Amino acid sequence: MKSFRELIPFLRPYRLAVFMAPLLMLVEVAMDLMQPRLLEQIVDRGIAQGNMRLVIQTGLLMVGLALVGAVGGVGNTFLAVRIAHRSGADLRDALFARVLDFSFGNLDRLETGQLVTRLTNDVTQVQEVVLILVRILVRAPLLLVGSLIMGVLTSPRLALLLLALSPFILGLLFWVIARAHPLFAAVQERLDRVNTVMQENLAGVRVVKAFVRSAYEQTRFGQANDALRDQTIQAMQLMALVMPLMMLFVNLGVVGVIWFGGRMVVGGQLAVGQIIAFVNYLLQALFSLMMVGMLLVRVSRAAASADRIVEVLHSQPDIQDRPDAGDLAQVQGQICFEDVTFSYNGQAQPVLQEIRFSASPGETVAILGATGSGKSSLVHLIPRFYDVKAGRVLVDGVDVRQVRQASLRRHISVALQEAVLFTGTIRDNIRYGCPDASEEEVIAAAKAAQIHDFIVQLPEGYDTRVGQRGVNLSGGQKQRIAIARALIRRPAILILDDSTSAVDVETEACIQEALASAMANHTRIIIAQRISSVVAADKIIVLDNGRICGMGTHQELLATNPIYQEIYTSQLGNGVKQHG
Ligand SMILES: Nc1ncnc2c1ncn2[C@@H]1O[C@H](COP(=O)(O)OP(=O)(O)OP(=O)(O)O)[C@@H](O)[C@H]1O
Repeated sequence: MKSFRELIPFLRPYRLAVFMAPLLMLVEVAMDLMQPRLLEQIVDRGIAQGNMRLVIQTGLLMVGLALVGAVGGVGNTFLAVRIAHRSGADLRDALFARVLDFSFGNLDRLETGQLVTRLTNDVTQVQEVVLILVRILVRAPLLLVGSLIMGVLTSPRLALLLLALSPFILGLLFWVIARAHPLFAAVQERLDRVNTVMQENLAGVRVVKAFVRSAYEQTRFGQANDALRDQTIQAMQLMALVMPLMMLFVNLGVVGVIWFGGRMVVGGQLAVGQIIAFVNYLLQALFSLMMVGMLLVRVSRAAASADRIVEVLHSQPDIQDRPDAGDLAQVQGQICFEDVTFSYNGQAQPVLQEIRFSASPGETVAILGATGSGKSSLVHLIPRFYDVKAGRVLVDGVDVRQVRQASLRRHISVALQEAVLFTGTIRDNIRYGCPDASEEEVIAAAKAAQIHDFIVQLPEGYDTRVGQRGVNLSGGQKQRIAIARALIRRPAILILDDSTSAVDVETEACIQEALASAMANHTRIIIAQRISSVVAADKIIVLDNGRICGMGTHQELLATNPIYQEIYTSQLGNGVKQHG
């Protein structure tokens, strides 16, 4: 329930509607409460005394009151819908913004499927409960208290019956609510699992097909789906008990009233119309109790969802700007690693140790090393995707932790190892790096990335639509568009993380040449697996198991560094001979 309190601020913008809705409901309830009394009049004073005028007049009054009540009810529902759906949309926005705020570290730990459930189904649960709350939270207690008072006024002795039934009904409600919360929390977890498996499969459906693993994946999905089904059935079976049991109490109440009331009528202590009115009040009171019951069950279900929403809203990004962080205005592109040690969250073993090097504007620094040696981890520290465990990373002499992330990243372009493109045109994808870039700038970036010629021979050129995640492009084409996207910002620091791995050696050389001239005064960091990609660099850093085991030019390393020599020898004949 604490989580609900945390979500109340989302209702604040709609406080006028939140204030008006109960007033409208008050109108509906007041009208509902008058009806049985009028019915009593029709029976006892109209029908019993043969006064047809009174019957018609009272009947018309009942219709009029019902119409007024309907206006109140419809008005309340209109407001309820607006409050629930608007605050729900705001909540989704807030969650989405929070997810975008997460650091790489947060994202490593979160499953996408879980996030999807929280942003969709969990928000819907809370939204629906707000909708019901605005209607029932006001209606049910008002109707309950109103009916009890009117019931007592109609016949105090029969009202004792109601009192006797109450403990059973309340006991049932509390029992259901206590059990419902954990059951529904488990339902949401099972739903997470279904979404995670589904999301993983949709993203990797080609791998599944290539390895003929459809049957295995079907089983995996089936298990998650069955678990969701069983858990939901268990929870819903509990809910299914509520209605019939409540109805049983209602019917017992009606039978009791007719039994005792009938005897009172026979004894002349009560009129027939009073029994009818009382049964009506009894039904209204018990139905409003049932509504409260259903509401509480829904609330306890939504509380499980609210907990999960609040958990996301409250997760703090691992990496945050310091309160005193300044903006990095002009950047030359000087990078300096001072004794940097780094490990991923929760892992004792450092991935990088005692990293010391610098890169200056105009320089190309290449990082070479076996797979898993820590190359990507190293470059991720420059835009502060992760924080160092010890040492410092400086850009233009300033510790990257002392400046606002956005201002730091504005000066750094990273073409990540996996070239992720978005749906849209090729132009949109290149411009993603710099939304106000002109057509000439788009073309210049594409030319430098050696992708312009390919784009212009497409029937729709730069307007060609890129399919989801770039399905209609080859790996090398995607990589080159991603490089153009990084280049178009003309960043002070350009980082290419193995971004030409799917590009042939010749094209790669052209890209490097274009970069050297277009980005002559900028700092370029290039991660590569192939020696051919690094020979021309001003400085090559050889990484081995998270440590720098050699640094220098190609010639220097070839002469002195055994690991570099080993890599060189193993790749000989792979288009590098001419450089050797
Ligand atoms: N997000 C992560 N969380 C935990 N460990 C990670 C993460 N990313 C990488 N690692 C680990 O850190 C080590 C270095 O990985 P990194 O990706 O930096 O290597 P790399 O040299 O770039 O490899 P490759 O050439 O294959 O891309 C690896 O042992 C890897 O398992």
